[in-house]
Amino acid sequence: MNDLLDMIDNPQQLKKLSVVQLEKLAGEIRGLLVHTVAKTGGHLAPNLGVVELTIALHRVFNSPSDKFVWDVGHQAYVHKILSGRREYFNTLRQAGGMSGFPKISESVHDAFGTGHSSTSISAALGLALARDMSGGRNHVVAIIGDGSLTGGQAYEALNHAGDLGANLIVVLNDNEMSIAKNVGAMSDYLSKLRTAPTYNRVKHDIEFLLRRIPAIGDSVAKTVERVKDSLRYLLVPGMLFEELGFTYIGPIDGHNIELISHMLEKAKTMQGPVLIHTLTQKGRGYQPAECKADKFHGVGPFCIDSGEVIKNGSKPTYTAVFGETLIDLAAKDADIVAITAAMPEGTGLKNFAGLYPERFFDVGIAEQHAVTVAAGLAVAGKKPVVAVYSTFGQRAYDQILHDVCLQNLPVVFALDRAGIVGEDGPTHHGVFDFSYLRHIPNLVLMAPKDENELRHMLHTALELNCPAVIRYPRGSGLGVPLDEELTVFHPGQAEQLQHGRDLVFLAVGPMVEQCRAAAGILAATGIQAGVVNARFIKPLDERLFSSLARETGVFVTVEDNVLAGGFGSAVLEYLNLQNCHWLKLLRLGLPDQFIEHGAREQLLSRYGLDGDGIARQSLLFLKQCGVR
Ligand SMILES: Cc1ncc(C[n+]2csc(CCOP(=O)(O)OP(=O)(O)O)c2C)c(N)n1
Ligand SMILES: CC(=O)[C@@H](O)[C@H](O)COP(=O)(O)O
Ligand SMILES: [Mg+2]
Repeated sequence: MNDLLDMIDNPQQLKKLSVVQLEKLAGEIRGLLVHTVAKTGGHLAPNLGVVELTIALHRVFNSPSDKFVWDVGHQAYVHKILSGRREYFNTLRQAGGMSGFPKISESVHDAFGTGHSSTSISAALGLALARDMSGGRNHVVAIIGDGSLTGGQAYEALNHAGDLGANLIVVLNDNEMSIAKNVGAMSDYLSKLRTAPTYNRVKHDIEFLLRRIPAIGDSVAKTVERVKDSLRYLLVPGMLFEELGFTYIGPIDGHNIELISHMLEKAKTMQGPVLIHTLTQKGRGYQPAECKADKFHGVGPFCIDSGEVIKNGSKPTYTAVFGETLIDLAAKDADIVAITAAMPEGTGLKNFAGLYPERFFDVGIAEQHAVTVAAGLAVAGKKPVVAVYSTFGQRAYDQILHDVCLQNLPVVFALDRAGIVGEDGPTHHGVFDFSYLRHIPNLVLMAPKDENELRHMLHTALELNCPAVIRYPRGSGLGVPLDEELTVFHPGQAEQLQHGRDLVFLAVGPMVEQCRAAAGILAATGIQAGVVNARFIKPLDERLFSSLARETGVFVTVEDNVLAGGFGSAVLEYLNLQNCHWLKLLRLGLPDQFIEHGAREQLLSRYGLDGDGIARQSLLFLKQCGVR
């Protein structure tokens, strides 16, 4: 029974509650979070950690006129629950239901859409500048985690905001965790602040004492000034932020509603940018998530009593096969090094990191830096493998082009979570990678049809001595044997899996299996469809495609990428160059729109990219062409 929570239909109602009631409310919210995410899956630990912080924010500020910008946005469930969406919370991340991230189109209380990290301070600054230009008086608050503070854009924003002196509040939610343990020198700095004397009162006491040190002569005075500065850095918490132009408040207990409220009230009255450093515990209040905050960062459906994730199937994931293959290859080649941008577990590099700590680099949430570091390593003779999610690779487009490909450096990119990822939705689908990579000179671009082919492709990529990308989907492979000896594929060489008189499917990655299913369905109607596993998106198997074009005259390209600039476009461009005007070509893939969230199979079916959909559209095409 959620006595208090059931009464909160908008944030105003929360303001009537006493602190004791708000603490009870926090417990009720935690119950709702655990019971809902146990069914839907989602970002449990980050949200359990910000319950009190979110309550305090809604208590002190007036959303939607005051604006909250949640960095990444994976921790915005409590905000959603408190801002009129409690009743839909059970639809979290389901097709047609509530998004797992803030979305302007979902609620007026979502001031800015997020999903990718380290954007909140920039967006909040934009909102604050617009407010000032139009004479508004509302408050703007960015809420950013310590992990997200490892991303370069956050510093660009601090730099700009501090310089402008804009009225802006940044709440730093420091739980000492990114998805895994947070890394980097900034993380060390925050640790020092954690143990430093608290509050501004101490800061002011120290400043007062320093001012009383007398100045004696010019050079002595300079020395004294330097000593004062060193002392200040040593003793005053948050000096780095202060030097950037922010007033630093903290560190404070991020689970003490009264204290946070007090500090937020204080920040409201201050001029210029303010940073409030709160200390929170990721996963707080649900013991399995407190113990394994990384596992419960983003979790599938689980059993509440045991904390065990409900498994579906025992086939190995692409991620796991990638990680194991890299370990095997690294055992034979000491030049292989691996780089992750804060996702050692998600990209399958955790075991590699354990075995080869000196050959493993977690750069923090810094994809651009990851790529250029890899370029540097490659120039010096190492064989770097950069493992990132396809969607986060978008961040590093220029580094891939300018730092790696322009210099034709042998950097391997393992792009995980390519294609439709499912419940994370439009911010996370990896459906643009063919399009953002295919046009870059020197780059070889591959997609495996199954997890075994991923092994061969990783081996191939490391042998090619040029920039190479392998992109593969989220989740389980097909369960094929993995004991084949590794071979090096000839760049561009496709695999003809099945001959067909009436049409040929040219498919990439996981679409190969769907095309096989489609060919089976078509066979039942008397249509013979060939299936080609393209393997390479760049270069293409021009010889094979030319000869098949002459043989059958009908191609259907199938990809889990947007059609614009994708694999089908590459085939079309090639056929156009060859002047194959007689050829009938149907391109299947994702439309020119952002794909919503929902289960992967559901979305593939909705966009006609499962066996049934491919067969149906191919049949229609044959009819339209007058072939059937
Ligand atoms: C550009 C980008 N890279 C990687 C990610 C994946 N990611 C999501 S949350 C997260 C960790 C964020 O840590 P923090 O900001 O401290 O939030 P916490 O989960 O600890 O509350 C990462 C790496 C992302 N969303 N965006
Ligand atoms: C918020 C975020 O960007 C990550 O937590 C992401 O949701 C992880 O996705 P996977 O579950 O596919 O690893
Ligand atoms: Mg954190």
